[in-house]
Amino acid sequence: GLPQPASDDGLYRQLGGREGISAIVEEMLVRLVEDERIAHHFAQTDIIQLHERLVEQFCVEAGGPCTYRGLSMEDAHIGLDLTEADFNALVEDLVDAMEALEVPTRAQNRLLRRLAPMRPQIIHR
Ligand code: HEM
Repeated sequence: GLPQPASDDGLYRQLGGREGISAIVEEMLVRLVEDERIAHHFAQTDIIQLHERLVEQFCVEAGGPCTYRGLSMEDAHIGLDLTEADFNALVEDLVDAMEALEVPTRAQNRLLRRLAPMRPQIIHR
């Protein structure tokens, strides 16, 4: 499909564009697969493909010129029975990743604010 239009690509630029987002997702996944609280959920997951999907998704959420090719958040997490604690652990790994890459706090908060509303679509599924 065509890239979804970027109404406001300010956040996309603050995150360093596609390259910056790719680095953020990679740093997050490195932490995630080592995170004893939640690593077990990803034991069967193709991490390379998950990286691709997350980059597309964060890019779209940040207003970048990307297309998300993955499942809906409901369908992606169905049967995993994720809890609020699981969700918070992933967010913590994402924040640690952004801190490590020195993403400005304002940009971190803007991205988190875009992801937070997905929580009810992800937990207890
Ligand atoms: C804001 C929070 C989250 C976002 C934005 C998110 C996003 C995504 C995306 C984009 C995918 C790929 C869907 C596809 O393959 O089409 C995915 C898959 C997955 N997510 Fe999440 N997710 C979140 C929270 C979580 C949490 C808290 C866990 C577990 C601790 C989790 C576990 C998984 C697993 C295991 C898969 C891969 C399933 C498979 O192997 O195909 N997610 N998620």
